[in-house]
Amino acid sequence: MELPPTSSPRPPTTVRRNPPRRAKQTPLATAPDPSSLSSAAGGITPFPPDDILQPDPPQIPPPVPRSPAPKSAASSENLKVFLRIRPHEIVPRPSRNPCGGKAKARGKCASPKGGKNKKKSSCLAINDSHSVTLSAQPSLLDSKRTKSEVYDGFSFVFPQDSLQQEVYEKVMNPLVLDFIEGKSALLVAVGPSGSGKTHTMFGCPRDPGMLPLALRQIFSHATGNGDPHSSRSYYLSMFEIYSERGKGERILDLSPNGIDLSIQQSTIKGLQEVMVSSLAEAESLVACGIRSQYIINIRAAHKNADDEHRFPPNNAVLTIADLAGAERERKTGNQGARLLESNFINNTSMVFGLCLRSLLEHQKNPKKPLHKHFKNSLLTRYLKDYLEGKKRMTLVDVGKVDTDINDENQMSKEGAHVGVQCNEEVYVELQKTKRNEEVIRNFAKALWNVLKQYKQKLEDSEREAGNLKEALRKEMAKSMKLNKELKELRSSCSFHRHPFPEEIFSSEVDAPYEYCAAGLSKPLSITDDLTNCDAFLDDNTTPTIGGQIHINMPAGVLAHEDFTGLRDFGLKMDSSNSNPTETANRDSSSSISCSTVDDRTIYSSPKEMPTQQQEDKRMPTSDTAELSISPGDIKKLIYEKGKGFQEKANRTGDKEQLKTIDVREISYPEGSKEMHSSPEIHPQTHDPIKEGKDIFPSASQQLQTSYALPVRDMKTSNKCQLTKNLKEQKYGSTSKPKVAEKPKRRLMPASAMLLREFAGLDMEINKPKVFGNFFILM
Ligand SMILES: Nc1ncnc2c1ncn2[C@@H]1O[C@H](COP(=O)(O)OP(=O)(O)OP(=O)(O)O)[C@@H](O)[C@H]1O
Repeated sequence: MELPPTSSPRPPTTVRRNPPRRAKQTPLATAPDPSSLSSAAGGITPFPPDDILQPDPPQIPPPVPRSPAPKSAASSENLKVFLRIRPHEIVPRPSRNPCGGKAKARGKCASPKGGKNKKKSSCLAINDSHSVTLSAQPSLLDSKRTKSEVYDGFSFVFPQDSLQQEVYEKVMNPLVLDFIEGKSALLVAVGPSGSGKTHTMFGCPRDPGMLPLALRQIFSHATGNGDPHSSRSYYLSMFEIYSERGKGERILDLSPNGIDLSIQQSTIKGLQEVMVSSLAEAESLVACGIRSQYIINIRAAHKNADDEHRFPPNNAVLTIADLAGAERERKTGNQGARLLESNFINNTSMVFGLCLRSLLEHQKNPKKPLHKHFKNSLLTRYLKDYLEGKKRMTLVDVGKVDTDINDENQMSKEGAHVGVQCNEEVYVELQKTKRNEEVIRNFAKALWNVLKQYKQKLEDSEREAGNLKEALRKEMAKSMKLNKELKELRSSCSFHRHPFPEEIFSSEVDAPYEYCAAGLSKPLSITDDLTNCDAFLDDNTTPTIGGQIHINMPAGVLAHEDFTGLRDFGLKMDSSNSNPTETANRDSSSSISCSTVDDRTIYSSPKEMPTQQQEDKRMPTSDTAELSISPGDIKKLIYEKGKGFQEKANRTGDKEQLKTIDVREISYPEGSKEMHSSPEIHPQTHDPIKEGKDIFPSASQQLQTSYALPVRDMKTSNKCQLTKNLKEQKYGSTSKPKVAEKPKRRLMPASAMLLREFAGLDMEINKPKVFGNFFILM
């Protein structure tokens, strides 16, 4: 694996302890009931138990077959696997095997020992430079347990007679060149015990292996004058990973005076780096530190800080690892501590082999994720960057082709195998673990999806609640504003005797009719007098003939300066009856406020409703009346006591003089007693005007009287019948008056009567009704 030179300082050596093997609680024990989840919230996707519980078991690649890599891509592979086949028989041949049979390095496990009498023969045949065939011995061909297998995809296969230099040229030299150029690289030797790993990696003085040859090449570059490499320093560190009595992994610093290293948060602390300035120093240091399963790091750095600017940064590390070989217990006969160590080595080799297999598959198909084998071994964690392809890695797979013809298993399990010897129990256990991981992963995905949907739903609900709150707040503000306006209107309205809209509605009075009939949208107030009266008298308003509005004004209104504007429109005010004292005397209670619409009286509140006696005493005390008879051509008749009615010119500015109407025959009651004692009037048969009788009957008389009035003026001559039964509708009881039907408009009786007198029309006039100081008819 080749990486560009890094400018960052050398990263700390990071390792990771084996994860605790305590059994975890199965996800099913803590998982919520899927049905309850799905039913609890609509629209939430139900839990997919099938997907969770029946995942496809992760297929851990079987330990034996190797997936071949395409030959064409071999040169571009970051991870390369070479196979070197150990000679069938080690014979001291000075020319080909300078080392001869070497003594085993200390600390290494015992290599299998074949029986002296056992006949050995090669069972590994090289097909080409990238594949080999492992076959059974002829004596074992009949056995069902043996079969021939082809292993393909090697970067290169070195035959038995290959020399160290040949191996170096193809395997190590490219890595050293990369290292010199600033790229990190790793060379690992794996294989069964006795397969020649140490021989390949370290060699002997007469036939040096990869490490000494690499050191020579590195320091030969460092001595060149003017070469940027000569300005570098090299630091060498070594450590061994081992297991003491099978109790976990430990790390021993192999440098002089090295000690056991501590691992803090997955980081090796205290690993010494020895600066080596020459090949001799480096070889001496390495020779002292050789152990089983050792790892050597060679780091390059610039000698001077200035060189960091002159030359490319160089913090490359070349790592050379010689791993202990897997062993077969039955062959070694190990026991006790040796057996535990052997198991540790086998386990490490197995995990490391699985990691390599994952990397190879990932390299072949990058979309395929890497298996998580790396966490299972300190060694694999240390080599994680290389194993994951972040750095260049070359694997020397040393094959042991010596086959004991009496041991058929050895043929199938060892030899050209990648050094991974996976015993079946561990393999099955690994399969279970992988499946559990898959179940947990699927459960977590499903739970995550459900939680996401719940979260989305919660956010939607919160948003909706927020909108509702906002709408409620606006409505409340609007309501408060309307209430405030209402209060202001109440406080400013001079016509307080008029019922306010809500009072009208509450008393089932058709208030809009009342105001619209007058062309008004609301009760008149002092400040609105002129405006509203404009609307009232505006020709465009076209009020309906016969509609009427009674405006009860307090005494102060008449004194209001704006009120003088009303006079311009021909309104006549009766100042004589605007005296509140007189009103109070007449009504016995000045607090009674009322206004009339047509022939009905609306009280502002039930408690203010007068008693029948009070009602009877309410006298039309005004000696001034005004009548508007035509909406299009508003004419007003003004009645003044003693002068009779006059027709006033319309407001368009007609200078026509008022025409005096002789109403001397009208007898106007002067007091309540006269009103009380006045005879009943039957409008259909009596003509009070002609008879000189009271044209203002008492309220009791009004209640029993029906009126039929022509409601059009002389132009239209239309008539409008208005029949009332006020007693039933209004005064049938002392309770709050109710208006059962929309009031119909008609002219006031007195005015109509006068109209008939004035226009000569047949008009039955029965009921003048004046309950205020002032009123306007239209
Ligand atoms: N290619 C080879 N040519 C000549 N001799 C070899 C070769 N490979 C290995 N040997 C010899 O085989 C013996 C065992 O080799 P080696 O110690 O290197 O095996 P190993 O894989 O390192 O074993 P272990 O894992 O137990 O350390 C040594 O004496 C070594 O000299």
